[in-house]
Amino acid sequence: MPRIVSARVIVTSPGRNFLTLKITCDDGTTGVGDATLNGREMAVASYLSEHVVPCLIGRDPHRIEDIWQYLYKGAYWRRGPVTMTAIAAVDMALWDIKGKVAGLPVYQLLGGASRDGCMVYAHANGTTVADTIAVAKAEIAKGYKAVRLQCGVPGLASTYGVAKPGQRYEPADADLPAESRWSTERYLRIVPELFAAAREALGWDVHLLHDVHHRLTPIEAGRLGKDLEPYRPFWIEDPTPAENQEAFRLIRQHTTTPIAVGEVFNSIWDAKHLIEHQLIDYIRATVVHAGGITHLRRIAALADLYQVRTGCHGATDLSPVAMAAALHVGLSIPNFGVQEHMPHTAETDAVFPHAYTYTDGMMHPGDAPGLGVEIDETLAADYPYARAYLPVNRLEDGTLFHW
Ligand SMILES: O=C(O)C(=O)C[C@H](O)[C@H](O)CO
Ligand SMILES: [Mg+2]
Repeated sequence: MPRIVSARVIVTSPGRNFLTLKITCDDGTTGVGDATLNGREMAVASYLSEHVVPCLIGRDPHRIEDIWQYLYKGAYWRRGPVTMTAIAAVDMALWDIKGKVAGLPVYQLLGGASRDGCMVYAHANGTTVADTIAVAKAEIAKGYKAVRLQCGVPGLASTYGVAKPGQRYEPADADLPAESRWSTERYLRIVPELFAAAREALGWDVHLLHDVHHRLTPIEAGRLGKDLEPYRPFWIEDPTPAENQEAFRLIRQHTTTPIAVGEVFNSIWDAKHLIEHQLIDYIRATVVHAGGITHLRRIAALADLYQVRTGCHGATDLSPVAMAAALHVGLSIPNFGVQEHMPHTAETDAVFPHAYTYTDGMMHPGDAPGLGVEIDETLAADYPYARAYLPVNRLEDGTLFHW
């Protein structure tokens, strides 16, 4: 029986911070798991190093479910983003090991491919409606069949999802949290304009998505959904904060625009009510923040009973390890919907050589045994950790608001 002999946390910052857990077995087999929790990375590093790693040494890496239950139930303190990200990292690494030992890509262990590839959505953002549409055209020219549109809100100095001119979009950009300002009224005026112009310019053969980023009340979200209905968005994401899940019933009463929720969820319990009451259409819980492959599959299986499909989070703060794991899950489950895709920088891709590929709007995890991603530790060491926070958001009168 193989044994785990070491587990190490590797922090690297090739343009942004990533945390990776690397598990090694006594026969030399290794597995990697993403443990990145944007803006709170070192809390997970400490949770893993101080509290999880000592419990892994000597265990049989093939007992993935048992180790998952051990870390979840055994901690007594359940759930929460730090705990569930740490468990996710272990879980991904163990699936990686199992695949390498079997000589099979992880998706084969999960039941095999249910489709040819995973449809992914690109990001198009710009300061103005015209700039955003120009970027969307360029993404469609690369083959993307689905594009998320975010544009600057006139009158606001910066807007969620919109890059500073000439830069890539990367929200965790400051040693202490930057502060932005928000106006719901201004926002609700521009988004329908953006979608009207986008349909006019881009036509109807592309899926258009939008992220509200938790900023509306339920009735405001109902209004946005209704205003966007003529343009048939694929979804509006996180229309309102999801702590009070009954709020989504109010949105549903007012609009048939599909709703996607869950990138901040970390367990099936966060999603259960929304799914069982069919208050959402897409669940965005992600492999790295929601307990790994083992737990994401459980969430997807529950969602499948209610015709809710997956639309997993995939921003750049999810490392290539998480991206690979998401694609293995996405390829295998019956109720895959779409996968977010924000390509990483060349520096990040070099630190994490991977087997997954993009062709014509679809991604495939590749057929390398395991997850098909490694970490180049020598290169990783060239990029030391640099503290970086997500911004905070205030209303125009200074009231602290949702970011
Ligand atoms: O990609 C998205 O939909 C996001 O909302 C991105 C998040 O703001 C980001 O991952 C926070 O770390
Ligand atoms: Mg989002």
